Amino acid sequence: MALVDQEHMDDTGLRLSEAAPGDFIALLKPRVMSLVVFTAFVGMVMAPGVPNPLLAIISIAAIAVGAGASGALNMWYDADIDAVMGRTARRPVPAGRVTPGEALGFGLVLSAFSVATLGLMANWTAAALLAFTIFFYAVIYTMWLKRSTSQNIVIGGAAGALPPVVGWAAVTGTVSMESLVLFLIIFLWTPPHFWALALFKSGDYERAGIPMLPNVAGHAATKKQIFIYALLLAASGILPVVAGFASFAYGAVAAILGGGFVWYSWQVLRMPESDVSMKPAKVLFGYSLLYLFVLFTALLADRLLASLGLVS
Ligand code: HEM
Ligand SMILES: CC(C)=CCC/C(C)=C/CC/C(C)=C/COP(=O)(O)OP(=O)(O)O
Repeated sequence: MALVDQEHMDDTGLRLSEAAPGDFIALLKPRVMSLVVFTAFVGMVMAPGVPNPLLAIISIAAIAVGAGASGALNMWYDADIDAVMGRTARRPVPAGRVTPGEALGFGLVLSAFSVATLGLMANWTAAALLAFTIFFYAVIYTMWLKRSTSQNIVIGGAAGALPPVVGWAAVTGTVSMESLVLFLIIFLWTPPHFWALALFKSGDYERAGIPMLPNVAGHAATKKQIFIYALLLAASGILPVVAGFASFAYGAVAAILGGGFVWYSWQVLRMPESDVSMKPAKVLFGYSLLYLFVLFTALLADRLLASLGLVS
């Protein structure tokens, strides 16, 4: 209905919408991508060497634009399923405020712009990694895995884990063991982050016919998987200390945060099938966001304190 009301034809007969600027901002998935960009920023700061501040700002802006562009491509392709899920039905494309062509064009132009900017201003290794990340999320995850396998999040999570690797490469031009440790942490974090949400939104995914783990393997199996990933994640949080690029003070913060993750995942595991409120799953989803933000902030603080000689 909205599609018919708000669209008109231009002189060439092309369909145009009357989208507000806010609709194009929404296509960038700004809330999700803010944490993604923060992890890329931490990757940059952790890298050896002091980048030129202007280059650092341009690089992080290019990564932010690339992340947003991948979100726009995801929303262009997913408009059909977003339309039938309560959580996503009011997004600009399914609600008819932005046409599919506009979303696709916006995503493609911003993708090309972000990759070219990073390549020209930082280096082409970082640009290639950014292009790969956009491709992995928009094509491999969105167009293929999401609709075809319940392991979609596990494999597709690689895209969300790459930003710190891109950030590190923007400074050094290389991929290192340290940046791969940051990759591993986010890679192991993604399944419990997403499955906690998928548990209390499984009705949405059922309606859309998307094979998310709770819909395919059931809630009990998903809760077990969440708990296993929580254990692996808690252990991986300590790896920066083991690998020698973070202090014991960071290690203590990571251990407490990891303990919290395991505790809240345990509450999800113990949640009875009859608990329709799904409160423990909602709490775990919220905690997952806090966990990643605080863990990466701890890495940042650790690097700052180390540069002042306050931790080693
Ligand atoms: C393939 C990997 C991932 C999947 C499938 C996934 C899925 C989701 C979904 C479905 C939501 C709810 C979105 C909404 O309705 O707004 C969400 C929220 C969120 N995700 Fe993820 N996520 C993934 C990776 C990541 C990564 C890597 C980060 C950051 C490093 C992240 C950060 C967030 C944040 C900050 C929110 C809360 C957004 C809000 O409050 O609106 N996600 N995620
Ligand atoms: C630098 C760069 C390109 C970063 C991209 C990082 C990335 C892959 C983030 C994943 C974010 C996300 C919301 C995934 C959910 O997709 P979904 O389609 O399952 O969720 P939806 O139903 O909310 O659309």
